[in-house]
Amino acid sequence: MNKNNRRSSSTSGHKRAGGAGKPRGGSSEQGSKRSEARVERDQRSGLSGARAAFGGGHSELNSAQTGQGRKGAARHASGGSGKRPANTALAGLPVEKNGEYTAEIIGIGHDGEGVGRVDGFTLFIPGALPGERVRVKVLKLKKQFGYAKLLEVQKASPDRVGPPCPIYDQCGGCQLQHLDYAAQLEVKRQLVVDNLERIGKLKVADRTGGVAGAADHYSGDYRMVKDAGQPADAGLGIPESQILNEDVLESAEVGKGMDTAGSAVSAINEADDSVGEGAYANNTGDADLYTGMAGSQGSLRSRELQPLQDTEFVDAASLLDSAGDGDAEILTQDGAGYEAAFAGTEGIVVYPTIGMDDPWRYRNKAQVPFGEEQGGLVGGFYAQGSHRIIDMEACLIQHSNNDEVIAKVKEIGRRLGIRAYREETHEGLLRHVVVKVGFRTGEIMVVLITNGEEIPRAAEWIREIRAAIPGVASICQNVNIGRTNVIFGRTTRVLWGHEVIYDYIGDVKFAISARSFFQVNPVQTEALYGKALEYAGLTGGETVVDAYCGIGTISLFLAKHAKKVYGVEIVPEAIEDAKRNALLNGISNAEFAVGGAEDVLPEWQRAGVRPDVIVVDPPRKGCDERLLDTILQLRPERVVYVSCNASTLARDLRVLEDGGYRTVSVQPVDMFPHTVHVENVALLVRCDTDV
Ligand SMILES: C[S@@+](CC[C@H](N)C(=O)[O-])C[C@H]1O[C@@H](n2cnc3c(N)ncnc32)[C@H](O)[C@@H]1O
Repeated sequence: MNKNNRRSSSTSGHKRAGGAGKPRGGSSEQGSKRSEARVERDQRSGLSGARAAFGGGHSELNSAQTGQGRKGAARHASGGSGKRPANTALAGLPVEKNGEYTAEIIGIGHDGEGVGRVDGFTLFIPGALPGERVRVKVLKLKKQFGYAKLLEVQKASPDRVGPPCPIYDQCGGCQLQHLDYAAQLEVKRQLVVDNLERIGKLKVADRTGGVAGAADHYSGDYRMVKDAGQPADAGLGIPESQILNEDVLESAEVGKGMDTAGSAVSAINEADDSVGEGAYANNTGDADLYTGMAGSQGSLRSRELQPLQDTEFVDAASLLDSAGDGDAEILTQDGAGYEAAFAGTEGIVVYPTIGMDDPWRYRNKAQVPFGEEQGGLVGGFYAQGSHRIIDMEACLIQHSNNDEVIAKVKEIGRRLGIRAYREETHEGLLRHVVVKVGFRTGEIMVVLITNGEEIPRAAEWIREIRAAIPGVASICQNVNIGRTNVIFGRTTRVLWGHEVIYDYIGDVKFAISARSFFQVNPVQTEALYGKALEYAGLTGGETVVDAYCGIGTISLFLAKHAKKVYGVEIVPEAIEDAKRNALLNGISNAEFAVGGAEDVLPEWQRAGVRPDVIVVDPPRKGCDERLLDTILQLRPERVVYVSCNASTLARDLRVLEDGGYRTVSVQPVDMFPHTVHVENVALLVRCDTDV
């Protein structure tokens, strides 16, 4: 055992210094539970391998500079007998439960937690960042890894920042606010590179022409790390294929259709999903609307990746050595010089993540659970590990209109004596308030989700909401009388105003009803679809298939540049929206069908449809095998793969590559700043075509 790490009976308090080095308080244990749930799922599925993590070193910023860690450092210096604790719960481990240790953080895990090492033993530590040295308390141990709570940052990462959100620790909706935004973008790109290399066994372009991954970090070191010399399944002790598998499980368990993880807050809580309980934030795409409807799609699939056998690991030490070697000049965030840097090299070009100029206030939809605290109406987010609702004034990733509307609705409800729904007794009225805002149009929709048809003093409530919120164009009621965590019930009615509000993506106009899905970050959606359009390479004469089309957003975006677009989607309501939106935009060359893409594409094939381009945008579990087979039979010139899950993307790219396609490039897009999620667009071309 490292002499610096010996058990301490004292528990040091959390320290804060200007945000840097701030342990994420209450989120630590919760984060541990999330990671643990993932790992346990994986163990159930009997996989082995090593968990992917991002990591590497950072330039030194010692505890004296940050003003932190003196207490910890002192203990650190005096500690260490080299003796293994007598009561180690799991024999042979260098750490024990409730013991305090100093850990070096070598990577970031898939929930944004720090991946640390103590005497070679892996600990997952929410709130810790790569390159940091931290004092931790072990909360839970497994044979090959454990979970620990961050007590103190002794050496802070230069990328550590103070999270601006006052409720960051408790909410869980965001996971990366304590990491500088530029570094978040690096982390997300590296996530993609790691998945392509490790899961897809794909070669990522490396401007040195060396081993994939040897020099593709650009200004930081957020890459996957394994210990040199350790066998593949001894590395971090967590199966690599778990990355894939957990998502499949997640999708199945949550039963969501539009499952880009996140916004079905209640459903996610129920499923102990890893995405977090940030009610306002509910941080990624919007699963809620079709929750349950496409649940059947979430069934587990046995197609899993083989555990990796390669031994070309990147050693953490070599990463530290290679940091600051000039790569940053070439691989800049805006991609300047990128093409040139990669010219003549083999492999997939993974571009720098497209980030936001202002990565705050980007969400166009809030859905907030309501409750009562000492008789008064509260609305905010669920306290960790419970369904107790904590009142919240503001969420920094929400459009500020949404915060204001929620505050006003809350205040009016309090004044009128509206009672909140109580889960335990199934009594009370107001369950959730959902607010949607059109970024371009400024139109606002308020949806009151109630446990019952009748709203007492409804006319007064409507009048006051209208008076308080000038932009309101629609006030709706959705009735949900179920004992369920699903947010919406079946019946929606308009209390005042219009049935829909409108907004745009590019120059395509969309009608947004209380229950229709619409991307929550319209600014980045435009960037994402713009890239999909570019990758589709349309000249006006092409036939395009948009599989997993939702409400037809991508189909309609592409239709103006193609001869004909066919969209297929499993949720009938979404297809109704797609047709309505086609009419709204005068688009007559788009045709939509309800069904599983894996069933409908073969029908179209039999009917003689021969697409030049196939776009897929599947849920987190990726494409159905049968769909991939059909794509390989149809042999379109290009496949554009839009993905919210880099691990299933990598898996499916492998299948397509084996079937005669070449992945040219992948563009990560940051749709959900401050969360661990990243969206990608990949371009594949048929090997016998020239691109
Ligand atoms: C990530 S969303 C993409 C939606 C759309 N492209 C957009 O950007 O708004 C995935 C969509 O696939 C749908 N879906 C899930 N399984 C499907 C299947 N087997 N066949 C067709 N659509 C499916 C979901 O209901 C959801 O609308």
